[in-house]
Amino acid sequence: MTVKKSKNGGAEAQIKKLREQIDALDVKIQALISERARLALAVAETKQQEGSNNFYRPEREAEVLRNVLARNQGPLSEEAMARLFREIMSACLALESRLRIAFLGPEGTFTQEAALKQFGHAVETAPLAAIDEVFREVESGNAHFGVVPVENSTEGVINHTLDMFMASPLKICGEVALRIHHHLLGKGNDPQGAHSVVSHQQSLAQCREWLDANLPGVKRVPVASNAEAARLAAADVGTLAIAGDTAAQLYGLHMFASNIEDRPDNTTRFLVIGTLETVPSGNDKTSLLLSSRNRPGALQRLLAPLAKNKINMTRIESRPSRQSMWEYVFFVDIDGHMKDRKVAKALADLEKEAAFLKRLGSYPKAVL
Ligand SMILES: C=C(O[C@@H]1C=C(C(=O)O)C=C[C@H]1O)C(=O)O
Repeated sequence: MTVKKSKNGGAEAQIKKLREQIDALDVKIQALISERARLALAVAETKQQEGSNNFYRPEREAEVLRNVLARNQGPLSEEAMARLFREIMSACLALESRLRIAFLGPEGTFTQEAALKQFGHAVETAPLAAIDEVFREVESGNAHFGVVPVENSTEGVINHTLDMFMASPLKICGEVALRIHHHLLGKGNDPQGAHSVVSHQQSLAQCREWLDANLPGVKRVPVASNAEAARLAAADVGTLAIAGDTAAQLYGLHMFASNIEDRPDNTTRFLVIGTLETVPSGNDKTSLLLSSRNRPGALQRLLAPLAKNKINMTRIESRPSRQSMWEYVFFVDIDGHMKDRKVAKALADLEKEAAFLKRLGSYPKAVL
């Protein structure tokens, strides 16, 4: 008894000592964060004196995060460390100017998660019901930036987002990559007793094999979003939803099975849209919208300037132009920033070959 007591006393004393060290560090960390915030305010003043009201600088934020990751020695993970610095920057930026970010809602969607991953929590978020509404909100100046999904590693492109760029004057200012985990959610006790499983059609497709194996008799019903699916499941015990953590928490649903996506590396790419022309960060990509003249070998000729200037093309998608029946436009992503000499030269050459070339934006590659 005496031994145990002294042992406990020893552990408690040890914890007390460690906590004193933590308290002392917190004092220093807090003072340093305040000092950092004062410097950010000084940067804001200089920006204002220059006549600029672009307080948000995605290329600088990407640089800060890359430095954080390069320095990280553990024990915190890269994600955890980046998240902490993301929130510090978010709070510093909010001192300069509080951003309003429109995103494809409702609350609880992966797009909201992507918006918060990019901007942190010190922003005002505006959930909108459709991708074109997000574009309009930013075009009208009601929101500083918008976040929309563009590509999923399992199911491919989100065509609606690409099509919006044909007519919109907005630029791509950044990209966000988000690992997507889907869960089977509901209010009841037994998922086998459910009559239907609802989710966004992309999510149903991403969990097809799991559903075939585990819920073969349950009807699959596509709905507008995963968050909408969660809302429906919260209202009816016979309805199951496939959605992510945020939606599960928001609607207080029971998790019957977690990470049911067929591919463990399931990632969705989101774009940050706005009026800002992002300057080079040192590790950028450029998105283009191109259309070819309608003649044999047109695509090959169209892309030749990229090869000639040794530009790496990372993606190409074709979409009907909607202007004439058999004409196509191409969405092309290349490595580099349009201000880089090599890229600028390739774009000048491309301009001569293409019937139409629109520079959708150069922006930092997703950091994490
Ligand atoms: C402080 C600045 O303004 C903002 C805040 C940043 C930060 O807290 O590090 C970085 C970029 C900007 O979005 C800056 O431009 O350096």
